[in-house]
Amino acid sequence: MSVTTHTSADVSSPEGLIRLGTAFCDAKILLSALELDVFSTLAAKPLTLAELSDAVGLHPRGGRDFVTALVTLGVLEADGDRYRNSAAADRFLDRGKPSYSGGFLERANNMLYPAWTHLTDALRTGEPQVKGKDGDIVAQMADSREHLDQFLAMMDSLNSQVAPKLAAAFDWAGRTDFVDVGGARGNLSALLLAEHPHLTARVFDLPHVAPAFDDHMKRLGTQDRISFTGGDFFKDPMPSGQVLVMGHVLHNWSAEQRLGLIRKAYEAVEPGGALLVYDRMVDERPADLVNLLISLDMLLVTHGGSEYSVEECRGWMTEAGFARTEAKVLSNTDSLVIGHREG
Ligand SMILES: C[S@@+](CC[C@H](N)C(=O)[O-])C[C@H]1O[C@@H](n2cnc3c(N)ncnc32)[C@H](O)[C@@H]1O
Repeated sequence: MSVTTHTSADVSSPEGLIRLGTAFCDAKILLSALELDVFSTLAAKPLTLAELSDAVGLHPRGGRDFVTALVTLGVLEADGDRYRNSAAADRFLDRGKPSYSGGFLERANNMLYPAWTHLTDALRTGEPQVKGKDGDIVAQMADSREHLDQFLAMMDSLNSQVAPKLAAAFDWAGRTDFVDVGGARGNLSALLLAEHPHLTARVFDLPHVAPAFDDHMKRLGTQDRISFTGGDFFKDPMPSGQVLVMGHVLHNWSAEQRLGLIRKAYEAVEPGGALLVYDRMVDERPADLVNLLISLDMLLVTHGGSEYSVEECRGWMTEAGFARTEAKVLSNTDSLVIGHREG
């Protein structure tokens, strides 16, 4: 596999190499700003350094450097002696807005950042580096409503970007329904229905996700059009439908488990129907590095999960019985593989 270099760092000089090797400082400045609620605070109104420090609790020792670094990184802007969010930070990093996309970054701060400090150990051993329950995403989600909501918000920040592409990449016109396997609180399903109002949807996920699904559907006003079936896709049959969607699910599991899930999905897809799998597949697009990093996230935080290639996914579908497969690029990060079942 050839991999495109995809970094803005100049790696041809000692300075460039040092810059690349300390890029974690940039990341941590952004993650701390989110943790300190800098963006939600400045969304209300621009503030001076003293006002902002007061509002979010910055010690004078680091405050000026921190805020100036946020300006240099392009997420804050200075206007006289006041600071305000950049347009993108205001739209995507203010918790008060429906367009908030910081869920994944919150998780990066709480779980991934500490796990990445043990990358060398993971590379030597192949073992995840978050211990006990912390390394078990499903157990963590079942742990408390707060954890569940945090995970669901993180997933929604990613699936919201996929949904419009998925709505356009498949011929939904000739279908009446779909099942979203591992569909969480139904966010992607609701966005697909907004684009294709003739469809009905059913979300299949673990039973403890049901209350969060109900609340989210009420919030979106889609409670009459999307139903929820609780179950375990390793133990229970999947609900059948014309189309099954499985997104950001397979990368959590080993290759053997993925094939098992695709076989199960094949049984649930009605004849003439299709299975749609989207994930951050690793292939030769320029954004490959992003997906390779996510694949290493999987090494660090799951038991056996990793990103996989489009060709591997097509192979599993063929092995499971799908008569024809096709692949599409959804975005810089996500690919779609479609398995068509014979009519
Ligand atoms: C990474 S999330 C993906 C959510 C959503 N499809 C998306 O694209 O954002 C994986 C989902 O699979 C669900 N899941 C995990 N194990 C499951 C199981 N054994 N049976 C059913 N659902 C499961 C989780 O609860 C979670 O909602």
